[in-house]
Amino acid sequence: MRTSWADSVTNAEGPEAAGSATSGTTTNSRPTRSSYVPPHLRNRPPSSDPAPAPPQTDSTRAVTYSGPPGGNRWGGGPPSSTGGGHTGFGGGRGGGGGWNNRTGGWDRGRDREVNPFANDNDAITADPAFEQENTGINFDAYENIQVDATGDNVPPPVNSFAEIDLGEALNENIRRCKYVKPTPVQRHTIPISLAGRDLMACAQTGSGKTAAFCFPIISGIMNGPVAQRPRGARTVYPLALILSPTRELSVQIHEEARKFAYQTGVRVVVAYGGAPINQQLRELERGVDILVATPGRLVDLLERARVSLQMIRYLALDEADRMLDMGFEPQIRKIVEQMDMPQRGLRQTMLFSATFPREIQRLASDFLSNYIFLTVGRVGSSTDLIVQRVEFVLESDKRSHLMDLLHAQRANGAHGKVVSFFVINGLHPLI
Ligand SMILES: Nc1ncnc2c1ncn2[C@@H]1O[C@H](COP(=O)(O)OP(=O)(O)OP(=O)(O)O)[C@@H](O)[C@H]1O
Repeated sequence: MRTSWADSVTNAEGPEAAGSATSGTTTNSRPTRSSYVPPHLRNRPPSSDPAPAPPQTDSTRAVTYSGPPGGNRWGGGPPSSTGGGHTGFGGGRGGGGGWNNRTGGWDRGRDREVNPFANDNDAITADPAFEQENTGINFDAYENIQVDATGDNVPPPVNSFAEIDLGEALNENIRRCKYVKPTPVQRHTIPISLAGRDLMACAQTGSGKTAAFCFPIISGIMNGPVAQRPRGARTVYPLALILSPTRELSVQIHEEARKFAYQTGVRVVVAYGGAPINQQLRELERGVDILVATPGRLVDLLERARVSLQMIRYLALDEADRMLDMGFEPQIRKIVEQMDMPQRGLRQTMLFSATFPREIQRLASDFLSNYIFLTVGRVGSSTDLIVQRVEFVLESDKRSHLMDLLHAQRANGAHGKVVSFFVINGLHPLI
């Protein structure tokens, strides 16, 4: 069983917008259509909703790609903390997959964003174990973890979220998530990604990878150029793709990413196999900026021409070694190399894996361009913060045994989130 403990950090140092970590060269160019609604104006509560087609001002200017070096390759510098200078994607105004149109995006009149933090608040008040702050990460133990970064011109790590200006909306969501300081993988990954660099990162599960790749993606989408998405019947054109091996992990990433993207106007959609496709198609038709997907289901969507990858700017592969173990290499190669995704170098790619066997090394050299190699902790190990124990119990005793373990843990003073996977005679998970 894997367990982890709530983080013990208590001194909140509220993250605030401060100095910029990137300095992308930007060129102003105004979007040509008046229906564009910048991400920071989408999704406002009804009382403060502006007119659907705000006039273009300098604060809603588009930023065109000027390429690395010197910041994110999509050219967007970080937004100012006041919200001024926000740019964003209003793409898809004609075809599916965009905002503010009949089939795609959030029609701000009828489709308001559900607050992804609503249940968190219930959980916090209902369960004293969650009173401290998020999360399953024990920062004290993480403080001294060895991190190595190799490659050309590696951007220096940051020690706090305040050192990176991710923009007011994202900072607010970091506060809502109760993240006080970045984990080691976040400290290194976020500046590397904001600088527009490709990344191969070896980091264990539970190290905070999700935020590490989501923050730069969301920030990049908010600050990058306006996406001129093609008009296409029912095809949607996401700007970022996050591939993950399983339905469970995809759902988990989607839930986290929705929190990080809350009220930024960046829309996150998930698609995974083993579930009916129709609901997922409907979600896609309402607009998608970031698509979280399992490889098999994504190939299906691509073959049906319901998703096009031609506008992809960010590609993240999470738990790449596990995807290969599960036999997904052909699908992954098809998605990345044989469909319409921009070539490496024209997109930004982040590859995460707990281990670094030869197959992953091959993927890295095929998918990444002039990348930075990051190792967090001992490659291939599980994190020292996770206790692994195998217990053999009778099928009929599963539930009571689990309850005993949980009570014993609580009696020992260990409060925190516990995820238990019970598997007996095949796949019969209890939780
Ligand atoms: N900086 C942070 N401060 C506090 N909590 C954090 C921070 N970053 C992540 N967390 C929390 O730590 C937990 C583990 O993070 P996360 O799921 O991102 O790890 P992961 O490495 O992606 O794991 P997995 O491989 O299972 O996806 C989550 O509950 C997440 O909300």
